[in-house]
Amino acid sequence: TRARFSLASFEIGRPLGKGKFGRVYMARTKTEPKYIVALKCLHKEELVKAKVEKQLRREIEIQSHLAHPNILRLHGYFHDEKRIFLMLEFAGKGELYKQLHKCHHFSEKRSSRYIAQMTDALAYLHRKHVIHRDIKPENLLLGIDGELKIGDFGWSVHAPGNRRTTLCGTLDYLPPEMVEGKDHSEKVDLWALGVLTYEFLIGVPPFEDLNGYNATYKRIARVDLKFPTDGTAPSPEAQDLIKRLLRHDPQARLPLDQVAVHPWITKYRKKVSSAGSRG
Ligand SMILES: CC[C@@H](NC(=O)c1cc2[nH]nc(NC(=O)c3ccc(N4CCN(C)CC4)cc3)c2s1)c1ccccc1
Repeated sequence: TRARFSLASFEIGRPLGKGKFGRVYMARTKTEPKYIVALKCLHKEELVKAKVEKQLRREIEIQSHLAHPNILRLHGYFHDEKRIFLMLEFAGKGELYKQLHKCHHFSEKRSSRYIAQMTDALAYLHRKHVIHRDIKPENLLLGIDGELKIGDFGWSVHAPGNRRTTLCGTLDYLPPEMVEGKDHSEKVDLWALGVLTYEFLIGVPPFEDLNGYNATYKRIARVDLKFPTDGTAPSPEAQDLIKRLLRHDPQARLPLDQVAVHPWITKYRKKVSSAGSRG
């Protein structure tokens, strides 16, 4: 029997952040056991106006059935006449993109460990034939131990997908097959993993073009990938992994099980102390 929650079940804490259609607050259940959650409050009126209620229903359906350390848990949801409330896992170190902007780019070690966690999470999603389709720093959170958590499944679908809703926001993370409106598969997340690796290491996405949407579109379609030549280029191993993911042909992109054993990933994987292996 599923526990029934309502707004009255919670003490609402400080606002944590905001996104499209609403805000997210820290919240705690009033009765034992006192759960801390991130309560995301979305306004029904805005969802209907933007015609995204079906997308939200899909987000809830998909995310509530996922359980992985690098994927933000959706514990459940409830609604009143004006709002829908999602009871999300609280990620104690906040939004990853704010840290990326603060330190401009991440070190090779920090980037490699985040990409290893992303690879584990994506392998879990793809085993369930779920494509995320919106992997970007703005949708990533950090748990209390600094572990990466994929949030915001607003664009996820069961494979194969063919987008009907008009794309809005940045093209930067979209692969050629999506900007060209073609059918797409889980391989779109491999492309996004390559874009994410590049942005972690360099601080900007690879095909960003300040001349705007069409210029970015062209650079994606041509896979116009360039690394800095001012001495800030990533290591050869990092460049190798990025080049193996940013392939125009979705079938040519490095599969996740090979990303997991790529030298740039294994080089920085957390060492388990010898005691650990005996313990
Ligand atoms: C990414 C936007 C999206 N957000 C979520 O879904 C979100 C879900 C979710 N779970 N936990 C969160 N944690 C935080 O937002 C957070 C922020 C700052 C924190 N710190 C500040 C610095 N300090 C030094 C340490 C603690 C800690 C936690 C968020 S955000 C969204 C989308 C639509 C509507 C609202 C929110």
